[in-house]
Amino acid sequence: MLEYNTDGTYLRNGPGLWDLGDYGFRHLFDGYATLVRVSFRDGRAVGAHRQIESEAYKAARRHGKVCYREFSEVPKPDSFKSFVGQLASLFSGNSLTDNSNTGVVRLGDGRVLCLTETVKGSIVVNPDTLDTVSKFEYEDKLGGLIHSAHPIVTDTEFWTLIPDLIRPGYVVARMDAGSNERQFVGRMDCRGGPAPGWVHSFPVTENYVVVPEMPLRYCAANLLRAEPTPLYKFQWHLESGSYMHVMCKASGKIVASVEVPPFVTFHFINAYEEKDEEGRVTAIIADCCEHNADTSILDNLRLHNLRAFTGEDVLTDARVGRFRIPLDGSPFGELEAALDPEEHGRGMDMCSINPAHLGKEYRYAYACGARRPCNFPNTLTKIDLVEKTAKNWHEEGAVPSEPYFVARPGAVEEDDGVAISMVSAKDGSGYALVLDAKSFKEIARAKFPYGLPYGLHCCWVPRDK
Ligand SMILES: CC1=C(/C=C/C(C)=C\C=C\C(C)=C\C=C\C=C(C)\C=C\C=O)C(C)(C)CCC1
Ligand SMILES: [Fe+2]
Repeated sequence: MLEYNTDGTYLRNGPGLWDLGDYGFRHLFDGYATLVRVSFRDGRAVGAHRQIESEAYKAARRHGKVCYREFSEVPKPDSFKSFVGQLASLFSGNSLTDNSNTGVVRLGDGRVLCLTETVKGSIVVNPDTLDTVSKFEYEDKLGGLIHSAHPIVTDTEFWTLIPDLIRPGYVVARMDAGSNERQFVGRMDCRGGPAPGWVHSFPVTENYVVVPEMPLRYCAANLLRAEPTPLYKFQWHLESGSYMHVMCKASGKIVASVEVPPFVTFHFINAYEEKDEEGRVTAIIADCCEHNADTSILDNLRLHNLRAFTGEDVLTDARVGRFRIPLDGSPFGELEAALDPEEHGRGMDMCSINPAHLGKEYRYAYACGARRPCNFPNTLTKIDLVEKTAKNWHEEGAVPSEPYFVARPGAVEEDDGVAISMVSAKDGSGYALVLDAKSFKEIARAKFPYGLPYGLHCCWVPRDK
């Protein structure tokens, strides 16, 4: 039973269907979006799940084959004519998927949006019924085929990055809560490479947007290819350099652009403004789940590798990568591990924080870590960035998904609340797990009647909203 009186709905989105008939997909990120809901009310939990009815999913169901270009799976042209048609449709973006299988966010006006990395893959869902409601139509002229799958969402606004694949750079845009119109804030030109670096996510502070430019860069040619390359839609351009840019939210002006050591990250954890004794902002600190600049994490996440654990420790190392971006005009920034990666078993991804600390100095982060040997993150971990220690939860043979922090109503302390995760147990069953965010000990679990697929990202819809 939940003594936390934190009534509300936990939603988790993720790729959940990886086969069409006897055709099996290749990569974790290809799966058709499965939205899972666990509603907590008066100490009880009720679960539900549904597929998101994207055009890509409906077409796949109708034709029994992949009809849109997913992360690694692409339609197989059955004739030269259909190949030419696909080529033409790619330039318009029509053949890219709208399979919104990655994020789920609750906008400031209460609408719930499922997202992927294509702009067209923004889909409004009903958090109670899990119905697919409609496409989220952006009512502006900013365009863009691709955007960050993790917009920054608060009660009042929404920030996103739109990579420009034609003139390598990024557009920073914002939207008011209740609006569908993205507003241009500023543009950041890339400093290296033939294309923008992959921006699956990015961090903000109270006054700044941080735009990461990693050497894992989009590759338009790979977007066109019929067969995936080892780095899918991307190419590794170590020689092009790695950069962190900082834009002022209010003016859209670039206030810093520094070169940093090479990095590979999907998920930024948080960022904040470092201040001196007089309260002047001297630097931006930005934390991310950093994979030691090793792109083989993408290979780790191929379904064959995930389903064939041999007992060998194959999960590549990851850390809390902490950038320090000086605002004094220095040309270089720093990147170091924020704590000893052994504290969390050198596994680090799928993170959350207390949203009240978004963009502000913070102490705790919740993520998936590792107890080795393993081929995928198999623990939940609470990181203390002040003590530089971690508390870990583990169950033999279990695979937990992102631990999502929910504050206790009226909480003052940063870690006063719970962390909710969905766990696939060793015997194939599944359950929702509720950990006390302070002690990181189990409070409750709600067993599902059957196992559910792994999923990616979550959001919380309070009951009274
Ligand atoms: C990347 C592009 C596309 C698709 C992106 C999709 C569908 C999802 C990306 C999800 C990511 C980056 C998830 C990361 C998870 C990390 C884990 C589980 C780490 C574990 C190990 O530590 C499109 C939509 C095909 C468009 C082109 C670009
Ligand atoms: Fe993500």
